[in-house]
Amino acid sequence: MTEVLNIDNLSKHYGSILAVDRLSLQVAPGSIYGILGPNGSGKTTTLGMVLDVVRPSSGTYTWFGQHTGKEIKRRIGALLETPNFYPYLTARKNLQIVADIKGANSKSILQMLNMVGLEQRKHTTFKGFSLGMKQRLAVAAAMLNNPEVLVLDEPTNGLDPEGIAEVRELILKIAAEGKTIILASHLLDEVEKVCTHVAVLQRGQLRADGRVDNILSARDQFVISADDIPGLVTVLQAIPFVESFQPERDTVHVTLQEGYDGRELNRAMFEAGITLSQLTLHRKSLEAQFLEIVKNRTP
Ligand SMILES: Nc1ncnc2c1ncn2[C@@H]1O[C@H](COP(=O)(O)OP(=O)(O)OP(=O)(O)O)[C@@H](O)[C@H]1O
Repeated sequence: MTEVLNIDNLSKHYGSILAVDRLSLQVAPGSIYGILGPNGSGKTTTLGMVLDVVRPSSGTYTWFGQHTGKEIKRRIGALLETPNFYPYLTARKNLQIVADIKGANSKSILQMLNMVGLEQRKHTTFKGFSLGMKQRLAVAAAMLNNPEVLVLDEPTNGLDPEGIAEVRELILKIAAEGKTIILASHLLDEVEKVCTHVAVLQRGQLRADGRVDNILSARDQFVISADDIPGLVTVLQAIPFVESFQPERDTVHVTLQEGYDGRELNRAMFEAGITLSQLTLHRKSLEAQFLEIVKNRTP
């Protein structure tokens, strides 16, 4: 299956600043791919390069297995910044102008207004819209050509909680129609709620990538305890699927390798002659896991 986007060793220097550093990643069709990183980590620059508005210093990328060209661009809808619509024109008229520029079919205007939930507000002027509605109109504009992939940069920035929820719902709805979505975000929570896949960027470098559930949620900690803590620690050192552990006062925090769970830990302890007096699953906050990814891979 051809990837929607394949980025190969892409770098961008702005003078002495290395904004993106040998980035490689692949976006599979139908995924909602989050590019997650703190401010300044190179997300916007990466999107700018693959959308052909920022020139890469080195490296390459392909869309649908091909180098970019007019035909390829038609298959991509993008929203890099809040677009400027005409404040005194209605939603419908604003979309008509975009459709004319893009050469999109006028019929798709009403379809897109419907998709973003603004069909009842098509005669409202843009200035009368809430920020969330403005953002949804922008998504409608990006989708006018019925692209196969939609690229969004921080799509919920500046929105109130209701607007955030509406835009996230809209992203899921568009993905459910079979579109691929690529979105940059500095919000861990957003990526976890919306995305199927994630690439974590820090200072322009890829720190981790893969399915969101593998990258952000799999590494839970177990808190265990027994009467004989030194004995417990000795056994932990010998269990091959224990990735790491941290003795606290009366407990030990244990991280297991992927694919292992508490039952296996309990069984291994029992077989080694240790009876656990406590075994609890301690779900790490996503934030803690994100910080760990970023911390552990810092050169
Ligand atoms: N046009 C530019 N000229 C010089 N430096 C730039 C330019 N654009 C970005 N940078 C620098 O490149 C680095 C990456 O910026 P970029 O905007 O890509 O990151 P980001 O992750 O999208 O952050 P943010 O969410 O704050 O936009 C930063 O150090 C930034 O200051």
